[in-house]
Amino acid sequence: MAKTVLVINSGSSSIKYQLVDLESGEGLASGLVEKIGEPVKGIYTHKYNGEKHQFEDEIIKDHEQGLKRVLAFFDEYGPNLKEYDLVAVGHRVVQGGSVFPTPALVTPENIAKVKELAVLAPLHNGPEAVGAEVMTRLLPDVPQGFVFDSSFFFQLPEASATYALNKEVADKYQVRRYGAHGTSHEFIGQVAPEVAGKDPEGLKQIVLHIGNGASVSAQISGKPVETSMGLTPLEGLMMGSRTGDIDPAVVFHLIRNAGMNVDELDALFNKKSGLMGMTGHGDMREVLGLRDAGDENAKLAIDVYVHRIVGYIGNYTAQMGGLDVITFTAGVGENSDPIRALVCEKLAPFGVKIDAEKNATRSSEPRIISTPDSSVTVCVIPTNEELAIAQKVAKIAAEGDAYGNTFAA
Ligand SMILES: Nc1ncnc2c1ncn2[C@@H]1O[C@H](COP(=O)(O)OP(=O)(O)O)[C@@H](O)[C@H]1O
Ligand SMILES: CC(=O)OP(=O)(O)O
Ligand SMILES: [Mg+2]
Repeated sequence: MAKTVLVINSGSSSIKYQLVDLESGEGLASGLVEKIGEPVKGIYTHKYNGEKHQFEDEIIKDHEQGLKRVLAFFDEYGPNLKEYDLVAVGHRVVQGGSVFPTPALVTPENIAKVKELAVLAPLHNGPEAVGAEVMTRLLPDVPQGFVFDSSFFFQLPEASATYALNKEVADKYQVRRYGAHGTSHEFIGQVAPEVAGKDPEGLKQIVLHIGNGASVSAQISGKPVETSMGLTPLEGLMMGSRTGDIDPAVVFHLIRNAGMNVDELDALFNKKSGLMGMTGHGDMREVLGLRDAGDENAKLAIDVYVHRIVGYIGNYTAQMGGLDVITFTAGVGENSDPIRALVCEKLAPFGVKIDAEKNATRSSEPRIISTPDSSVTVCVIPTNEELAIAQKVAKIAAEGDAYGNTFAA
């Protein structure tokens, strides 16, 4: 029987899931539950065996209702979980703070700690803890584990992890840069040397994880030396609906002059800004379409988006004292050749050259898109956070976690 892990990525109003075959690394089945907790019909999409089953037939009041139905889909449309050796359920958690430098088994204590850390990742940690609670109730005999986005960046150099904030306040309220998307940055950092045909030892890489959430990391020999997300996943690049970097005085200004409160500002910066806030569309495909149709707001939004990415590449190249490989990954990075071209064009004065044909070729294979004489090897590599999570969780399910927990059904 093939060994599998069910990986769950719970968002505030959505759940993504994938059943991962540990030996082949393939996703055997996957799906998405959308519009949880909203006063409209929820949307379920379950994909298996080349078939897509989609339903929009009930209001989904909470994650429990959504996940129960997902388990029923496995019975009804396959694959039958009883025919696979389900060795674990893995839960993605964005913020592990200083508490979780490595993956952890799901226990009542660890669920409580993940919930406490929600103050540092308000959009993510709450729903992720709930997802783990619900799945533990639904599948009590299967070990479950948390894998944290922040763990990879636990080893960031102090100069990169520290804000120039009053030390007493920073220490008391755990204000530092934790980073996010670490599972993806670590995964790509390990795969890229092979794709680029370079020795990982001493290799200076920049990984651009640009999806709906977007972040950059700089890595030397696969160890993180910089990343753009900070205390929360709001800092750094411009994103689908988040501002990224902004002068914190904008907060004071809007409190004093627009009468906004904290929750309104949180929603403004996290949900109503970025591509969405500048153009009315959070999806890069639509923004590119609008730009091509002559929309000035869309043009400016893309200019800002690219400007930020190029700025980070310059900054991180200087911090590392050089650069060997740039890798584009996640929704925009993997699929959008116009964005890749715009970024690389700005790097042309530094000898970065991409092959226009290779860049425009659509493929889900990891590949090099730069020319042989480019000063930096530019790659496109699909990220696979689910596989990385599955492998990490299978390990702690079998061996116990680094905090002394072992699984007892
Ligand atoms: N062909 C494409 N061109 C441009 N952008 C794309 C394309 N395909 C997907 N995207 C972008 O990728 C985003 C989703 O990226 P993804 O990494 O799946 O995000 P997340 O995991 O944060 O939900 C979409 O919002 C869309 O903007
Ligand atoms: C941390 C983060 O931004 O995650 P996502 O890209 O899934 O929103
Ligand atoms: Mg993502």
